[in-house]
Amino acid sequence: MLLRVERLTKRFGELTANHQVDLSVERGQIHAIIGPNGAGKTTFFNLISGFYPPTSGRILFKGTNITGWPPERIAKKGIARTFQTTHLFEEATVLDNVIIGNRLRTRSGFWDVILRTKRERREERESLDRGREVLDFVGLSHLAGEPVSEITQEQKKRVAFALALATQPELVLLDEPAAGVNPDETDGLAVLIKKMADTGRTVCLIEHKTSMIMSLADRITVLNQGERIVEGTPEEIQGNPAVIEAYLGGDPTGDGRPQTV
Ligand SMILES: Nc1ncnc2c1ncn2[C@@H]1O[C@H](COP(=O)(O)OP(=O)(O)OP(=O)(O)O)[C@@H](O)[C@H]1O
Repeated sequence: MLLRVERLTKRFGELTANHQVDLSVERGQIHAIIGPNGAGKTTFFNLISGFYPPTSGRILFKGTNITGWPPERIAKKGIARTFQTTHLFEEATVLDNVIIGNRLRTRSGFWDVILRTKRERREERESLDRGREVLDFVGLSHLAGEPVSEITQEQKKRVAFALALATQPELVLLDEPAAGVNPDETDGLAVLIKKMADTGRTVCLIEHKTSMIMSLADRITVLNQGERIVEGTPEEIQGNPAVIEAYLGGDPTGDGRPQTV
């Protein structure tokens, strides 16, 4: 088992965002986390990637207890996460985003990056090759020199993937990779996610686009109000009464969230 999460709990004051959540992700699989708005999905990713310390519970990665480790140590151990495309530097080129963004997330030396010390310049040269490699992987080599402000939302999503892949992770956490893109672009991103898994990465993703999840995921975990309510294959999840109840009991206004599961 690549990732094993045991009874993970996160409280923000009175609010319990995650309550005793268990999850196991097998190497090479695509594991989706779904659930209504506010179910605790993003919090769960923030705990695994070290952005928040859990209130209780354990996170084991490759058999090592990484609970409470800081984000850059977890990144070095082999877990990467994508950020919202709003975290990209709009005026910088696609390639510079991959290089600089990667360094900001894997090192604590913010000022090294900003002041471009000698050591930083040497390491930046080393990461240039890797940046080019991951841009090729996500299909953006032809846009390497383009400012991010000039590319489409779908291409920005690919830059976010490239950023995560640049740290050479074994496990990639994707938070709503297909939010805000059209159906054709969603299909293209699904192909890319499949390619990540086929080339040896393990993928854990949060996504509201149900049809994408059903065709892509090997396993699905459903969270509701901070708790894991069901886990299984897409076939097992589809039509599960507890899952339907969770969605119907949530936001009934239909804001693009799944209507059928
Ligand atoms: N830093 C924080 N401080 C206080 N409360 C928080 C914090 N982060 C999340 N929460 C709360 O925890 C709960 C779970 O939020 P979270 O963002 O994890 O849900 P989600 O399933 O990702 O929702 P969505 O699908 O809407 O993105 C919410 O009630 C949210 O307001």
